[in-house]
Amino acid sequence: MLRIITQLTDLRAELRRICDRTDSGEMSEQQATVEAILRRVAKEGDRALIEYTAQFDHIDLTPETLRVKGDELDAAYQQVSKELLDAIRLAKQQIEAFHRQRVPKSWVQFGEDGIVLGKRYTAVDAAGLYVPGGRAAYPSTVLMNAIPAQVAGVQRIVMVTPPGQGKGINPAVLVAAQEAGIQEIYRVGGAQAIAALAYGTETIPRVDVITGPGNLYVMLAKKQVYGRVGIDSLAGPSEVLIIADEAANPVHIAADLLAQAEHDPLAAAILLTPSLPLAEAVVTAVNEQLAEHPRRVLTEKAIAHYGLIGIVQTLEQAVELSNNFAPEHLELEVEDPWSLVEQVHHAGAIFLGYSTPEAVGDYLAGPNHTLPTSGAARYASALGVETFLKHSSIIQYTPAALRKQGGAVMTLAETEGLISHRDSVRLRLEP
Ligand SMILES: NC(=O)c1ccc[n+]([C@@H]2O[C@H](COP(=O)([O-])OP(=O)(O)OC[C@H]3O[C@@H](n4cnc5c(N)ncnc54)[C@H](O)[C@@H]3O)[C@@H](O)[C@H]2O)c1
Ligand SMILES: N[C@H](CO)Cc1c[nH]c[nH+]1
Ligand SMILES: [Zn+2]
Repeated sequence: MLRIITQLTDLRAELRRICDRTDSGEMSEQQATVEAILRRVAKEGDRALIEYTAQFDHIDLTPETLRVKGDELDAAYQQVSKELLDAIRLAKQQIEAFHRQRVPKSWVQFGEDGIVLGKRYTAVDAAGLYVPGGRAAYPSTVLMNAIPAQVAGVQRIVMVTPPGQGKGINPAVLVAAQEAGIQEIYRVGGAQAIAALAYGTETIPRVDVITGPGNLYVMLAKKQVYGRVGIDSLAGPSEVLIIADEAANPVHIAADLLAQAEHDPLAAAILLTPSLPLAEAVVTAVNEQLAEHPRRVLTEKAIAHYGLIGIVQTLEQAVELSNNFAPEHLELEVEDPWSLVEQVHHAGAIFLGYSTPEAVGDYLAGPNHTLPTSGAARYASALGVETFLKHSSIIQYTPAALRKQGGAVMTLAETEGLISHRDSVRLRLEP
């Protein structure tokens, strides 16, 4: 049941508990499971992958069946409707157009005395894309991962996704992969897939960066392998925080709350509003929509544990609470959303106005749907082309420039007691 909280202190405490839900002592068991999975895959490679897939996904694999073969990829096209293929192609086109805008470009600048400074951007050699597939199939996530990697110019792009319980990988996922130019696909999910990408196995060569969202196990695994590989962000169980005024439509708000809750029992769905009548109408609408929901049990769990409606004094107070939460998705369901945007400091994506359901961002508006969760939006951003790029600084000094600035370098080097640093300048300045 969706609770209404009217006391500000209670509301702050509940928001903190929900924000920290994947990072609290309660998750120490899952943390230990993930550590053990990572250790075993690093040591035993394919054998561990196969055993974990049997244990968690109930599918028997062999080293030969880990990789999806060409005939399975071809067959996938026969299993999707034209309508779905058209939707995938529209999404691809719009996501690509968005991600091609403002791609970081290498640059140099020429300063005094002939000094040249700049940045040279290069792509990682190999990227591993995680596409979730436990409770739902995510062709949209294939596009959201693969397109920025392609735009960045990554040479080797690998996709991993759970094997699908009984029915195989969803054909829409395989079609989306081919539409995005991905051919190297392995049927393995969860923490074991992240381990394979980070450490490499006999069948799956390691990568340099791992991207993509996933459940708690995937998120904890990405956190633990960070350093050995790069990651995009901690994009875990989904969340939405909606700020709504009294004119917002309670039926639409209920649907948007449930649209996050249906992803995972750990998903968060929060409404902040100054209007008690709206809050009560949303509770009624949530109950009505839940009664018809095919994933009712899972969705109810999320709503009961990580759902709430907070009654606030003003919309500005709602924004302040939202900034503390740093939600993955923030919806501004208010008359004049642009008047609030300036005050928003932390959110993965911001959806403005009554006719912008978060689902348009999930599928095809263009911006990436892989977004930081559990407060990570305080310091992290959406997956993007830059996730697959790094830059090298460019520095060139002329003899004249070294003569002019060398003294200061030597002074700093001596202060640090680093005599060879000093001499590397001094020896160049000697006649
Ligand atoms: N933040 C984002 O950008 C974003 C985007 C899309 C989806 N998501 C999230 O992705 C997640 C998708 O989750 P999912 O479960 O459907 O698919 P998933 O692929 O993330 O996880 C499924 C895998 O989890 C592993 N697993 C399941 N139970 C386990 C256990 N008890 N012990 C060890 N491993 C276990 C299994 O190996 C399974 O293959 C949801 O939380 C959703 O909210 C987030
Ligand atoms: N809402 C998810 C991000 O938290 C993305 C998604 C994909 N498909 C449906 N939804
Ligand atoms: Zn969604």
